[in-house]
Amino acid sequence: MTTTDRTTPGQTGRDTHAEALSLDTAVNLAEIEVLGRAALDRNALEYYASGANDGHTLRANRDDFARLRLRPRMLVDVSSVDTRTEVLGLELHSPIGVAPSAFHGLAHEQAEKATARAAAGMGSVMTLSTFSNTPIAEVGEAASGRFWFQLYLLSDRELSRSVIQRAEASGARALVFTVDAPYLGRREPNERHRFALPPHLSAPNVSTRAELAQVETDTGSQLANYFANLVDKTFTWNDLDWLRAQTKLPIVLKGILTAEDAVLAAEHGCHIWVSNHGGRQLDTAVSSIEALPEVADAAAGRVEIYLDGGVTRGTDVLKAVALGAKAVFLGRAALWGLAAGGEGGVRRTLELLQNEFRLAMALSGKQTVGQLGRDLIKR
Ligand SMILES: Cc1cc2nc3c(=O)[nH]c(=O)nc-3n(C[C@H](O)[C@H](O)[C@H](O)COP(=O)(O)O)c2cc1C
Ligand SMILES: O=C(O)C(=O)c1ccccc1
Repeated sequence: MTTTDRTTPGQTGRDTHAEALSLDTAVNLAEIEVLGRAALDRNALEYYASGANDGHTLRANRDDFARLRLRPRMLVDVSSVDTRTEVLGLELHSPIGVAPSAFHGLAHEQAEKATARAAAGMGSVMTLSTFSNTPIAEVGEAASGRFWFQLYLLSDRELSRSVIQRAEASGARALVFTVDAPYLGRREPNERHRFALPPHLSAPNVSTRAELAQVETDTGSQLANYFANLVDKTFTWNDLDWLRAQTKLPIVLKGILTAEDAVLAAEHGCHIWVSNHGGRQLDTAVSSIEALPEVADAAAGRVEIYLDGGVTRGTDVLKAVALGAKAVFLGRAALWGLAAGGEGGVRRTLELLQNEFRLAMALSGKQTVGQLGRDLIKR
């Protein structure tokens, strides 16, 4: 099902009047998704769009946002609304960043550099995946300091160390350690059609093209095979001291979904990124927005909390911030923008969402992000 299927006929007018859709005329992220999908081949589209198994968590991320009801306040002077916030001391135009995703080269020739320029230009922040198609240093330059680095810990600790050092040297402001993927979830379309990275792309931060080619004799998704060969599955809470010793950067644990793990994260001095990996890992895991309140309670203000999963509307951003997130991050939405128009596509995506968020604040009677709290959400 595509997102347009959900759009009420007559709501956008485009179905009935057959207006040409373009980045300039797109009025929401769903329309950019249509453009982005159309620009991709089957291999890339299935990689971007798929969730694990039956896609229950993938859908729940969106549905649970839509289900929450707002309690707006009236007769507040909203002639000026300030959407700014800070993440780890970095000022953002609004609480919206870009989540890490592998292989931006599948979407656009300028790959991660286009995403980085867009995020920087919009006063946002980009999280660069370990599995980017562009070396860290080049993205760091394009991001003008507005980037975090996402780490997959590799079985090869020396290689992990060298990746962390390159991220630091390239100006990353945080290390986002992904903890929900000791193995990749089973995205069945990629198994069926044997997802493979096209020969012109590689993962220069962690391996050579020759290493990538070696997995191409295996069965099933080449990605899952490649990933299984590289990533450390033994790492536990006890090993976090090792990671801490490798870097001065703040550490964010990405993939936390429970109060229990939130307590552990805070005790280890790590910030928390609530995520189920866009429904791509453990299917039927709790949706991100449903997990957020218990995580926020458990962290009890000791560390910063972020969220990703299903964010496509300004009201989604509003709800996540009201329930305790300092910022939200866009996974697929940024990829659709990138596929639809490179840097300009990601810029347009961020601009539309920033504007929606500002309007949602105003219509809720909120002048500053600091005024967003749980009283905004119907219990
Ligand atoms: C195509 C794709 C690739 C991804 N690659 C990574 C990755 O390399 N590292 C990571 O931590 N998360 C990765 N993710 C997960 C995202 O960071 C994020 O958690 C998720 O996409 C958020 O959900 P959303 O797509 O609904 O916004 C990926 C997601 C997608 C869709
Ligand atoms: O596809 C993913 O979700 C993902 O996180 C990933 C990252 C690098 C290689 C393979 C998968």
